[in-house]
Amino acid sequence: MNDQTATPKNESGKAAEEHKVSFWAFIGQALHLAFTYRLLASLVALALLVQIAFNLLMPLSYRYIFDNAILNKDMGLLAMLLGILAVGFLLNAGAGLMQDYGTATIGSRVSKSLQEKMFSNLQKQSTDFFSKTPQADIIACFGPDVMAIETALVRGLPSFCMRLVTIVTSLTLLFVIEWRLAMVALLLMPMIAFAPKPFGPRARKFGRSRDDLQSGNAGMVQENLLNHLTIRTFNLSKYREQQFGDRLTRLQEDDFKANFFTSMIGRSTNVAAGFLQIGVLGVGAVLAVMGFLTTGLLIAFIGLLLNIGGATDNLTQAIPLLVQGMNSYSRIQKLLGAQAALPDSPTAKVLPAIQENLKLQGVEFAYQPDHPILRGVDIEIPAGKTVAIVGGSGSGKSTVLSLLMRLYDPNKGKILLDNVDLRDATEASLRAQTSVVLQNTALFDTSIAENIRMGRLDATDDEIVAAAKDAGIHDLIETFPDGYQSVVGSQGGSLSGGQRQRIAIARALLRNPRILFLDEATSALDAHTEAEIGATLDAISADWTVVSVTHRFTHITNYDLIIVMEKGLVVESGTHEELLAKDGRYAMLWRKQSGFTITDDGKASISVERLRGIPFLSECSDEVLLKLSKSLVSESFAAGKPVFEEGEPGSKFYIVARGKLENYVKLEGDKETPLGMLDDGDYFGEMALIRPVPRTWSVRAVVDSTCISLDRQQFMELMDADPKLKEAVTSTAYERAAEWTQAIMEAADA
Ligand SMILES: Nc1ncnc2c1ncn2[C@@H]1O[C@H](COP(=O)(O)OP(=O)(O)OP(=O)(O)O)[C@@H](O)[C@H]1O
Repeated sequence: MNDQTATPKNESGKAAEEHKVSFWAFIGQALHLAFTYRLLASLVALALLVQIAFNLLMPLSYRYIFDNAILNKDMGLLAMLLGILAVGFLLNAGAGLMQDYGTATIGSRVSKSLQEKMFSNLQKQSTDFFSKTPQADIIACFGPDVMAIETALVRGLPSFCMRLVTIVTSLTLLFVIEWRLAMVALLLMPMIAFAPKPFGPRARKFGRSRDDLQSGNAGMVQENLLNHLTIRTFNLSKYREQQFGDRLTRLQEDDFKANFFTSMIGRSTNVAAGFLQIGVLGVGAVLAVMGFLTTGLLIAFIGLLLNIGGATDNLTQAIPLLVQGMNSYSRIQKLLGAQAALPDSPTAKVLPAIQENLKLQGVEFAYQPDHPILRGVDIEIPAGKTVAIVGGSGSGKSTVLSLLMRLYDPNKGKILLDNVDLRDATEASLRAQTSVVLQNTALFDTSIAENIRMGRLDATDDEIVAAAKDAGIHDLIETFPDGYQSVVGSQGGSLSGGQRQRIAIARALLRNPRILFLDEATSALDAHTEAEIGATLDAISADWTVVSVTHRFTHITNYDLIIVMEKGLVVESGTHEELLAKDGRYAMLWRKQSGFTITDDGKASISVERLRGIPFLSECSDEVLLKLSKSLVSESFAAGKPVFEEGEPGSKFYIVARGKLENYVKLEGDKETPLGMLDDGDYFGEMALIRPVPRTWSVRAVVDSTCISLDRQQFMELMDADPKLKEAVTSTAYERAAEWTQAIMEAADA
């Protein structure tokens, strides 16, 4: 099971929904966030009021300074007015300090609280959420988005509120001191409101698109880091650079437009404010000349008007910060609004430790409507027994395991632990008695000791060492310079696959689970390591209930029960011997996997008897098959490496000795369309044995794989020795070519 890809179809992990927030709704939300810290927010509000009052006091004082103090040469009045201004100034400075302190504290607290909430909600999400939400988007929420909201709260919101109130109060005062001039100002005022109108929506549109592109680019960088080996070995550097370059070009365009239109909001408002001031000044000067206004009144009026101009200017600087905060808030809300996967029901009870069994009862399940995956499955896993689930690729084995681990709930039927429906149990009580080892375990970028401790957080150092010993990794850890404190690197990259898997097993063991789930836990490892780890698991899990999903049968021959699945149904079950005796699907798969030998250095060979199991070789004499087996060559393919690619001239036939490979074709340009999986015992490419036609599909290793190959040249010689062989291989090759063509056509239709 790949824990990145599962997608629940039921209530678990509803995909996060887009939360679009309008500008004014965001202002409301931002005020709400700020007033979570009531005292601090009230202090900031008070500080803003003091500053607004001072800003009004200044221009109003001009009237009295000019008309009363200066014109009447009244030094006493002048001193008093200047004194009041000085006190006001000090209060204003103190209020500014208080505002800075308050907003900085609120900003940092809101940022911390948002990150805590997002992180906590992330822990509850389903695999569906993680497979559908780009990682870079999630990471951006914790970085630039939180920063943008903090900036909006610390700088944008206070400035916006203060300037807005300043504009309204200044306007009111304009009416009080000279209504005729105020009417002129009011008539011109709509210009300020309408001037930025054409630019706002565009600034938002391109801003959002720029942010999306930016987080997409971050995702691509992240992907490059993870896949740097594939990029280098496949010589994809130029291709990736070009892809990134294209994205940057789009980003550059949208970035330019976002910045330009955002600036235009401010610029157009300023230009309109300038017109307003010139208009009012002109009319005011005429009124003053005509004797309708005193000079002091006109100066006070212009002071207030400049106040409005300055406030408008500041407002236009605050708006982009708020717009940015608003976009970020939408993304953060999307993350916060994502529904937790399968929350405990209010009546959920604590599961006691398993005594009897774990059961699937009439289980039906689909990831997507109309695509049933499990179609009525009944399985009983007795407590303390070892149970393997096997079957063809895509038969639903990992899905069964996911349901047993309650990563999803069934659409129909029940999963019961000692007859308690998992839906009626608390998640914690299920997790407490289960442990899991997956095919590719990602480790945390911390010490080996901490990685093992994740199995049980209160484990002592001695218990960690004991678990490592049981997992057969202790001696190796001791050879590292920092021993258990050695840091494993991102995703455990400084360790081999086998070492990582052993650490994952130590982690699982530390939990001392009653139930151990294994999902292809060892199949990505080389044969030698797989055998060793398999033996370790057998030895240590004797008292546990073990459920192992595997496609390799050699390690499950001693299991208490083997369940065989096909197309979402259980088709057979029993012990290894019982199933072989039945000579059904299991026996067929067993024969397919048998007859291969893999040496410690990874070289594969195949027995003559096994070669005879390949239909077109079934009629060959022992002598021909012996010759054939000697002509075969062992070839290894690292995970991700191609065996051959569509269009290449075919020259070899392959038998998979060990591993997993995928077939695909490229349809509609470069889009890869999967055709199927190949694993131990499967064979492919027989057309290449009879003629050098180009390959019609590609094959690539999914995990490190070993194949046995046969070259056409050598096969020709054998065919000369046995004419029946040529006939058999030709008819098989054409039959299978027809099957593949059909598969490709179906894939194209799909
Ligand atoms: N998250 C998902 N969303 C949609 N379909 C899925 C998802 N996970 C698995 N499937 C589909 O469900 C089917 C069963 O998958 P599952 O992984 O259970 O099979 P499997 O028997 O374990 O196969 P394999 O041996 O290849 O791992 C497959 O067709 C697969 O494509």
